[in-house]
Parts: sequence; structure tokens; C-alpha cells
Amino acid sequence: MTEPAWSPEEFEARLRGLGSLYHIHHPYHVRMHEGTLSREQIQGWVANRYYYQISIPRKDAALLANCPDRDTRRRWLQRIVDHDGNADQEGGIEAWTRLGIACGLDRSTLESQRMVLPGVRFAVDAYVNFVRTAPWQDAVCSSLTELFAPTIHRQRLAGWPDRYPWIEADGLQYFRNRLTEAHRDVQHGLAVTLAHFRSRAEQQRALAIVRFKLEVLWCMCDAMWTAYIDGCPPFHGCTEPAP
Ligand SMILES: O=C(O)c1cc(C(=O)O)c2c(n1)C(=O)C(=O)c1cc(C(=O)O)[nH]c1-2
Repeated sequence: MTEPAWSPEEFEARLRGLGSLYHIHHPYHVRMHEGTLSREQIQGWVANRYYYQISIPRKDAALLANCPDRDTRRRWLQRIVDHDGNADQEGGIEAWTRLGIACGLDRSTLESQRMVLPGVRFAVDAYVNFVRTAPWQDAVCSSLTELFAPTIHRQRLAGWPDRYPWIEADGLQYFRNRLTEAHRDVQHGLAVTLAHFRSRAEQQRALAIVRFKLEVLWCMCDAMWTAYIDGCPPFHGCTEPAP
């Protein structure tokens, strides 16, 4: 027997319930919030997250390419501007770069991606590839981890000035900008998801998509934990073969 669909309210509550698996609960972020990460561990996080930041607009462009609906494309386009910027606004990638500089990294180190760990790269690429190949509504649904992002951005804005006073305060502007941008994005993403995933089976598939995205975010933190907390980066203890 097929189960009846959840009401939109119940479906939304179940999507929001996945917040219990958000990377805000990952030990790396828990330590970050407690203020116990070293300068190198913060820098490692910022340099690795840089890869996520530069991949988001490419992910959004892939969604646009798959979307035949003009109204959706008009709205979604704003997300690319939010990250890439335009003549009037610097955009999120530049704001993230300024965060990196405020943490003591230089622009060329960030842009070279030489600190990006393979595990982070694989996880982020899995997200971009999912969006490239999935129906656009599935891709919209996968952005819904943003439901939970304002809480983690607020946590950083409230906690970092006291816990990491060596980070220059204006570097935190990225998190401030995301508070309004994420709110707007989530309204749209949620409306598309509630309208598109109608049957119980479809609703369950939507939950599985958000879970996949939660795994992407979690795996990124796992890779950073292994490298910067356990001190065991890729090829640790190995000898590089002669060139
Ligand atoms: O700092 C964070 O914890 C965090 C998480 C997420 C997320 O939940 O995917 C995003 C962001 N930040 C973010 O800044 C951002 O622009 C963003 C876009 C998206 C997306 O999937 O389209 N997620 C996120």
C-alpha cells in the first residue's frame, strides 16, 4: 500500500528536522565555536572552504543550464551574482578572500588552491556533479541545507571577535552578507521543493537529497579533522617519489 503524502507543513517540518545532521554539529565546527582551534586550524578551514565558495556559482550555473523555466532562471541568476559579484558589488568569493586575508592567509595561497585537501575537493565536486546531472528541481532541493546556515553564520559573528581576536573584524563581512542572502534563497528553494515533491515517495526522495548534501558538508569537515586535528594529511609519512 502506498503511504499518503505528508501535508506541506509535515513535509517542511521533516526537511527542517534534518538540521540535526547539519555540519554545525561536526566536532570541527564545535571546536571552532568553543574557540579552541589554533590559527593554523582556522586557516586550514578558510582555505578549504574557499574551494566550496568558488564552486557554488559553477554549481548554480549548471542548474541554470538544466532549467527550462525562465522565471526560475531569473531568480536563480541572483545567486551567481551574490558569489561572483558585478560592477556594483564585490560578491561572496571576494568577501571570502578578505576573510582569508583577515586570518593571515594571502590571496595567492587561497587562489592557488594548494591547501585544498583531496577529501574536500572530492566532496565539493560530488555536489557540483550531482547538480550537473540531476533534474533542476532535485538540484534546487539540494541547496536546502541553507535552511540551517544562518544559525552557523550568526554563531561565528557572535563568537569569533572574542574567541579569535587575532582575526581582523572586517573579515567577517561574508557571514553578515549571507544572513540576508540565505534567507531569500531558502524561501525560493523551499517553495520549489514543496510544490514539486508531492507524493510520499517523492517527498522521501527530497529528504534523501538533502541528506546527500549534509554528507557532502560533513565529509568536508572530516577531511579537515584528519589533516589539521589528527595531524594526518594525505600521504602523511610517505616519501615523495623522485620527479
Ligand atoms: O558556512 C556554512 O556553514 C555554509 C553552509 C552552506 C550550506 O549549508 O550548504 C552554504 C554556505 N555556508 C554559504 O555561504 C553559501 O553561500 C551556500 C550556498 C549553498 C548552496 O548549496 O547553494 N550552500 C551554502
